[in-house]
Amino acid sequence: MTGAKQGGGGEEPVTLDLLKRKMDDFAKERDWEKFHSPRNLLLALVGEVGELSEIFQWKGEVPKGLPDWKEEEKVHLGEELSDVLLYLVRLSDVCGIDLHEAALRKIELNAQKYPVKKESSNRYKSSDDPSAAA
Ligand SMILES: Nc1ccn([C@H]2C[C@H](O)[C@@H](COP(=O)(O)OP(=O)(O)OP(=O)(O)O)O2)c(=O)n1
Repeated sequence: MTGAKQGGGGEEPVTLDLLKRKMDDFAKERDWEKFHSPRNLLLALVGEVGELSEIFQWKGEVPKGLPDWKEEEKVHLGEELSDVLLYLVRLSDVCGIDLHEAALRKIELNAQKYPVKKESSNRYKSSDDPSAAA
């Protein structure tokens, strides 16, 4: 999310803050701020998650890197992933949540909740849970 990649042909690195500002500009330029309420954005986000899910629907499990997918399918996947990300960034913004700070804090909390050391009290053990394998 941060670092080397550049956004939209400009010089600025792609960051959550850049996406936030671009979404804000997008809404302002169209006078769409009135539509970008928390509830509307949440519903739009869920809708885009549905569109993302449709891409994988009925395919069964697919290998990482999607080696057998056509280029156009990967482009479509990138578009739907982006819609989810953009609505998430916008929703966080209109809710006054600093997503950068919140996400880093959550990663820290996750690490505390699931220490690297083996835990016999892991509540989420299942055959799909890598922490159950150890
Ligand atoms: N009121 C709106 C409408 C759209 N968008 C932006 C955010 C998303 O990135 C994208 C969503 O556009 P569409 O609703 O047209 O959805 P798709 O691009 O998925 O098109 P379709 O549903 O036709 O596949 O546009 C937005 O910010 N606010």
